[in-house]
Amino acid sequence: MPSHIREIGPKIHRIACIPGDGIGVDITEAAIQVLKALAKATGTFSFDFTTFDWSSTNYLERGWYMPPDGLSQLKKFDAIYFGAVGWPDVPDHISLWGLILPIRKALNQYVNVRPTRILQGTKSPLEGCKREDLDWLIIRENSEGEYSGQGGTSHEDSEHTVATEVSIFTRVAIERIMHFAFKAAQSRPRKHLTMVTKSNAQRHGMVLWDKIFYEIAPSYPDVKTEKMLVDAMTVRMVLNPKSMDTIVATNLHADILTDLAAALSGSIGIAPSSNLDPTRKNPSMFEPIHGSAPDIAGKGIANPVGAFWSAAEMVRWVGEEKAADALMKAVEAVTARGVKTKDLGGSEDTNGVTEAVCRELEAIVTEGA
Ligand SMILES: NC(=O)c1ccc[n+]([C@@H]2O[C@H](COP(=O)([O-])OP(=O)(O)OC[C@H]3O[C@@H](n4cnc5c(N)ncnc54)[C@H](O)[C@@H]3O)[C@@H](O)[C@H]2O)c1
Ligand SMILES: O=C(O)C[C@@H](O)C(=O)O
Ligand SMILES: [K+]
Ligand SMILES: [Mn+2]
Repeated sequence: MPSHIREIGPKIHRIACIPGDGIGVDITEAAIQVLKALAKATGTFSFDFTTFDWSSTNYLERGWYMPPDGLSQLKKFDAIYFGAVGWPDVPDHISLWGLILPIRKALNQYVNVRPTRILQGTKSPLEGCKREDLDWLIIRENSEGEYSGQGGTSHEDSEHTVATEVSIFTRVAIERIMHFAFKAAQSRPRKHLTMVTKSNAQRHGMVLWDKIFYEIAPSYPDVKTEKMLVDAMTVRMVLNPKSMDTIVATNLHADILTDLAAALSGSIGIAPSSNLDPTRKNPSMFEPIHGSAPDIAGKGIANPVGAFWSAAEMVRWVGEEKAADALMKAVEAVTARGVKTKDLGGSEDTNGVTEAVCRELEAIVTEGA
């Protein structure tokens, strides 16, 4: 067959997988297993997975996390699935800046979308908090701010050591994250956007955030807006979760708020994230929000639900909406039956939950066909 003629058949989605470290490896394996089951059950598309062994263990041996052409290798894929990076043998700033942050930055993944809700059959640690009381979409600025990487250390190892960590906020990056957040809020039934900063104490960059938020708001007249200071936001998330819907915050604030949000929805083990390049010029990257969890790594007990939810978001991003819905339906059917890991109060292990989701998928897809 001439090379320019494509074979007719199910659509193939090319996925780069970077399991990384600790439970990143367990949950990526679980996600691949579930994605293969999803493709098999639907029969209308398939995945072509390529796994990259970029990790802290290999960094200690090789002296690099990614090879020099690592980023250009990733650009050839339709999407990237990421586990977690970081291990006690390597300083955390080396691992983060060696792998995950360069990918987010170089592939222009300037939005990090982090939904939170209480899944069926699970509960919030907040007394009296019903499932419908906590349903948030947190939009994290993913390219700059407190994660600009600028700064330095002088007079190291002396009593006069000086270190700077410079936050950078640009109009371009603030405008694009605000437009994304307003559109996200607009797409949800409540159409409510809360913008979080600390513009009382931080009087330049955060003030620019506030200013641009109010400049852009009139373009989305159907979205109700409000502004919160990040310290007060933590109180409101705990005491009045029902009062919020879509939330937009800077890189660091949203990083912290999303761990809190995950805990309030039941466990950090269920929370997904999508690192998006909304222009679609580069592949986007999908990963649970949690890290490598050295305390439970190697035990086979990590909760794979955040990994499955992230995988569902990836499936949606590559255009398979129905399959994404089926995957989430399967995950919630399994949690609803009480098939859960210990962090959610259950007694299953990673493998038990994964197999239950695979079995459920077949039933759901056959039913829906
Ligand atoms: N995007 C990433 O790759 C990413 C994200 C967060 C942390 N990290 C790195 O991971 C390492 C460990 O960080 P940490 O301990 O601060 O955060 P962590 O998210 O790895 O773990 C925090 C706590 O949550 C628990 N936990 C996390 N995921 C779980 C799951 N799926 N199921 C059950 N329990 C789970 C852990 O056991 C631990 O007690 C560090 O090196 C850090 O830099 C990487
Ligand atoms: O700070 C980060 O972005 C790393 C990690 O905590 C995350 O949430 O992905
Ligand atoms: K992760
Ligand atoms: Mn985090």
